[in-house]
Amino acid sequence: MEPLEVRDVTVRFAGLTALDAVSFTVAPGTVHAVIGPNGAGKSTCFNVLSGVYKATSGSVRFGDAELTALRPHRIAALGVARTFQNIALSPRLPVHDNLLLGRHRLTSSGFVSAGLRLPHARREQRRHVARVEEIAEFVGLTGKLAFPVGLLPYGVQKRVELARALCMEPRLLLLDEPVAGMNSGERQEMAELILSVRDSLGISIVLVEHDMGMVMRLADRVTVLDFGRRIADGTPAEVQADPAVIGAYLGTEGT
Ligand SMILES: Nc1ncnc2c1ncn2[C@@H]1O[C@H](COP(=O)(O)OP(=O)(O)OP(=O)(O)O)[C@@H](O)[C@H]1O
Repeated sequence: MEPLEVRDVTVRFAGLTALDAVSFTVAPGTVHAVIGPNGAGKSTCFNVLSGVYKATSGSVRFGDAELTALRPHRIAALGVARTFQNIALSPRLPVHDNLLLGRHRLTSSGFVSAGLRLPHARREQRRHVARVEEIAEFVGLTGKLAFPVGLLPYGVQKRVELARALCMEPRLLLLDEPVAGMNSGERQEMAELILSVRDSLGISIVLVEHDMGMVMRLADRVTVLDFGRRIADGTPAEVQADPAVIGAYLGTEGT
C-alpha cells in the first residue's frame, strides 16, 4: 500500500498560476478530498494527477513511481484509474461491454488471437467476464449488465463509470465530482459505494467535489485550495473550523 505524494506542484497557463506550490499526501486506504471555491485549481490538480496536464514544476509520486512526466495511459498502467465529470462511456453498448473495455489494459492476448478465438484467448476472455460480473455485483449492477448504458438513469450511469474504473484493478482511484447532477437518493448510494471501495477493496481515493456535505461525510482528509494555493489541510472537522477556509468560501480574504 503506497501513499500518493504531491510535492510543490505548480501549474502555469500563459501568465496565470492555476496551482502554486501545492503539496499534500494521500495516505493508503483513505478518501482524500480536494475542495475549494470556483477557479481554485481543483480540476487543474485532478488533471495533473491523471497526467492530462503536465506540472510546470514539482512532483507527484505514487509509491516508487514518479508520475509527473508520464502520459495518462502510463499512469493508468501503474494502477491509477479515474472517472470523468461528464460521463465517458459508450452509450449504445451494454453495461457489460463497457466494463469489459475497462479491462483492456489487463488483456494480454492480442487482437489477432482474440479474433481467431484461440484457446488461450478464450480462457482469458472467460476470466475477464467472470471478474466483470464480480465487480458488477459489488457496485450493484448485476441486473443491468445487458442494458445499453445510454438508457439507464444518470445515477446508475455514474455507477457504471465507477465500476469501469474498478475493472482496471486500480490501487488509487481519482473521482471527478462523483455526485454532480445526482438527486439525494443517488448521492447517498454513491457515498456508500465510495466508502465500500475504500473499506472492502482497500483502494485509496482522491475526489474533487463541490458538495460540501458529501465531502464532510466521506473524506478522511481534506485539502482546501483557493486561487491555486493550499490554504488548509486536515480532517473535515479541522478544515471546516479554519478561518482561512471560511473566509475563502465567503469570498473574503480569510486570515
Ligand atoms: N487549460 C487552461 N488554460 C488556461 N487557463 C486555465 C486552464 N485550465 C484552468 N485554467 C485556469 O486556472 C484556474 C483554475 O481553474 P480550475 O478549473 O482548475 O479550477 P476549479 O477549482 O476546478 O474551478 P471550478 O470549481 O469552477 O471547476 C482558473 O483561473 C482557470 O481559468
